[in-house]
Amino acid sequence: MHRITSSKAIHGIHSSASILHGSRSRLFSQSRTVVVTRAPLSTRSFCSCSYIACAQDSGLPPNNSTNEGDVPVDGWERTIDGLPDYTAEPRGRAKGVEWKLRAKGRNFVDFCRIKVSGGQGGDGCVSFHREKFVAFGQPNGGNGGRGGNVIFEASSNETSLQHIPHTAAAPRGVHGKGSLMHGHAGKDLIIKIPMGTIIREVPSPEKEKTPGEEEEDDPFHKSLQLGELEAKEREMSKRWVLYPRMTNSLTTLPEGKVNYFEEAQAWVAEEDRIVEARRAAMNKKPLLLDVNEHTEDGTTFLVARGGGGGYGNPHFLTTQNRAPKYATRGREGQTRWLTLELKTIADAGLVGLPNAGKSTFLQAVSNAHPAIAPYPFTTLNPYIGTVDYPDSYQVKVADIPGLIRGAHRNIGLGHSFLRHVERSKVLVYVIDIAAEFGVKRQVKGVDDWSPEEEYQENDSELENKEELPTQDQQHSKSDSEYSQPFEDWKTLLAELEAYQPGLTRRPSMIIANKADVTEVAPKNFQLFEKLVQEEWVKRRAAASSSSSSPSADFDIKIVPVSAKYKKNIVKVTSILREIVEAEKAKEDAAFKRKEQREQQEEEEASVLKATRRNILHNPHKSEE
Ligand SMILES: Nc1nc2c(ncn2[C@@H]2O[C@H](COP(=O)(O)OP(=O)(O)OP(=O)(O)O)[C@@H](O)[C@H]2O)c(=O)[nH]1
Ligand SMILES: [Mg+2]
Repeated sequence: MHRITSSKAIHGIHSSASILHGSRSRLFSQSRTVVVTRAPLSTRSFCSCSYIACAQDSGLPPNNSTNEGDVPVDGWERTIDGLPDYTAEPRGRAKGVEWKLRAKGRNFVDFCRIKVSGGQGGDGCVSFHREKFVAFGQPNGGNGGRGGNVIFEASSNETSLQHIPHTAAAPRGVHGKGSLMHGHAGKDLIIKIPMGTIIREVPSPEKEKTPGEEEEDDPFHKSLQLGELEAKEREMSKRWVLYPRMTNSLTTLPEGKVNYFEEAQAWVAEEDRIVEARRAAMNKKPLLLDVNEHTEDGTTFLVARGGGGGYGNPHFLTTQNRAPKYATRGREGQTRWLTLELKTIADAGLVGLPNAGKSTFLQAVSNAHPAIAPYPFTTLNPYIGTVDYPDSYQVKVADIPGLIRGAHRNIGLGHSFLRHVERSKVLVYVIDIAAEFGVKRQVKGVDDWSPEEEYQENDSELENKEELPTQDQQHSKSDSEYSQPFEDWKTLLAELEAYQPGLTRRPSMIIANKADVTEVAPKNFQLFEKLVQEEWVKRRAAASSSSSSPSADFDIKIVPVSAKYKKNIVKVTSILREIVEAEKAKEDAAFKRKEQREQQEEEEASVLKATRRNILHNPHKSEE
C-alpha cells in the first residue's frame, strides 16, 4: 500500500503514474510513504515528478490502520482480538523483519575476516650517469620506496564492521629511477574500526602458492624445460634487477677475474637473514588487539608492515667494483589473516525479551530514537543512547535486540547479539510486568521450536533444562504462585549464563516496565518482587559456597517503571548512575593497579638488564 501525500493537491494521475513509473518505485516497500513533490510549472510533466521515499515512522500507535482493509503499520494482519496474526502472510515492514530474522542478525556486521597485506617495496634502479664528454659516468640508480603499511584506526564514529573489506592491500613503493631519484614510499592504507573491536590473528586459511610454484605444477610449464642459464636468470630476477647483458656475471668468470656479483649476493643474503629473524621475533605471538574503553579515539595500530625498498646500484659501489650492474628488488610486504569482532561498549546493557519495552525505555531516558513497535524483534541491531545528567555526567546505555529462550543456540535473532551484552558493565533487565500467565506470546518462526527436544539431543547441557521449565511444568503451577515476569527474568538469566558462565553475576538491576497497565501490574509486581528476592538470596548463597565462582555480592533492585509514559524514570536513572559509578571506580582502580604493576615490572627488568650489562663489561669491578 502506498500512501501518497503532497504539499499541494496533486492530480491523481501524477501520483499513480509516478509510482508505476521506473524501477525506483519498485524499491519502495508497501508500508512506506511516498511524498510526491510538485515539479515547477515549466517542467511539469509525467516524468518530471520527483519523489522522495521516507521510511515509515515506526513509533506509531499499534493499530493505526487508516481504512478498513488496510494493513496496520507493523505489516501483520490482526486477529479478532486485535493482536498481530503471525500465521498470516506478512506484508510490508513485517516482511522485512522476517527477512532479517531469517538472516539471524547477519545483516548487522559485527564479525568479519580480513586479509591484510603491506605493500611491496619499490625496486632499486640500475643506472649510470651519462653526459657528453664524461666517459664512464658513475652509478646513479635510485633506491625503491618502501611499501605502504596497513593501519587500523580506532574511531568512535564507526558503529559496525560493514565497511571492512575482505582483503586490504596497501600500495607498493615506487621504483627508483636514474639520476639518484629514489622512489616514493607507498601510501599507508588506513582502515577505521569501531571502538570495542577485538582483532585476532588467525592462521592462513589457504597455502598461497608463489607464482614459481604454480608454474612448476603446471604440466605445460614443466614441458618447457628452461635452460640452466635461463633458469638461473629467472631465479635471480626475483631478488635482483640486472643490467642488460649481465648474464656474463652469472656464469663463471675467467680465472683472475673477481665475481663482484657473488660478493653482493652474500651481503644481501646476510641482510635478508637478519630481516627474516627480526620479523620472526616480532611475529612470535599472533596479533591480539583490543580496542576497549581505555583506547583513545584516533589511536592507530599497525597490522601489516610494508616491505622495504630495493637498493639502487650505487649501494654496491666499492673501491674495486666501480660499475655495479645490479640493484635489488623491493621486499614483500607482511601478510596477515585477521578476524575482527565487535563487542559494543556501553556502561549499561538493556536485556529483555522481545517487546518488553527496551527501546521505549532507552528513548525515555536518553536522546536516542530507536524503532519502537508492538511486535517482537523491532530492534535488530544494538543501539546506543546516552543518558545525560544535570551535572553533565553521562551513562551510555545499549539497547540490545530481544533475547528469547534458546537465543544461545541461535534461536530467534541468534546469539550474535549476546556478544554485545558482554562488554556492558551493568546489566539492566527489562521485564514486562504486565505479562500475564497463560497468554502465549507468539514469536514468528520461533514457536515451532521445542526446547525439550533440543535439550534431549544434547546431554551435556541437560543441567540447563532445570533453568528452562517446560510449558507443562509452568502450567502445573497454580496461578497464585506463578509469575510470568519472574519466568521471563529466569529465562534471561539462563540464556546469559548459557552464553557465558558468570555473566549474570555482573552488577545489575531490574526494570519492571509497563507498570501503567494497572489491571495486572500491581499484583504481578508484588509477586515478582517476592520471587526475585527469594531467588537472588538462593543464588548468592550458591555462588558463595562454590569457591571457584565470584558471588553476585549485591542486592538486586527492582523498580516499577512506565517507559511509555515516562514514570519513575528519574529514580531508575539515579539508581543506574550509582551502580555504574561504583563499577567504574572499581574498574579504574583495577586498571591503575595493573598499570602500576606493569611499570614496576618494567623498572625491575631494566635494573636487572643494567646490572647484567655492568657485570659483563666490568667483571673485575663486580668481583671486588
Ligand atoms: N503500556 C505500556 N506499553 C509500553 C511500555 N513500554 C513499551 N510499551 C509498548 O510495548 C511495545 C514494545 O516496545 P519496544 O520498546 O519496541 O520493545 P522492545 O523490547 O524494544 O522490543 P524488541 O525490539 O522487539 O526486542 C510497544 O508497542 C510499546 O509502545 C510501557 O511502559 N507501558
Ligand atoms: Mg527494541
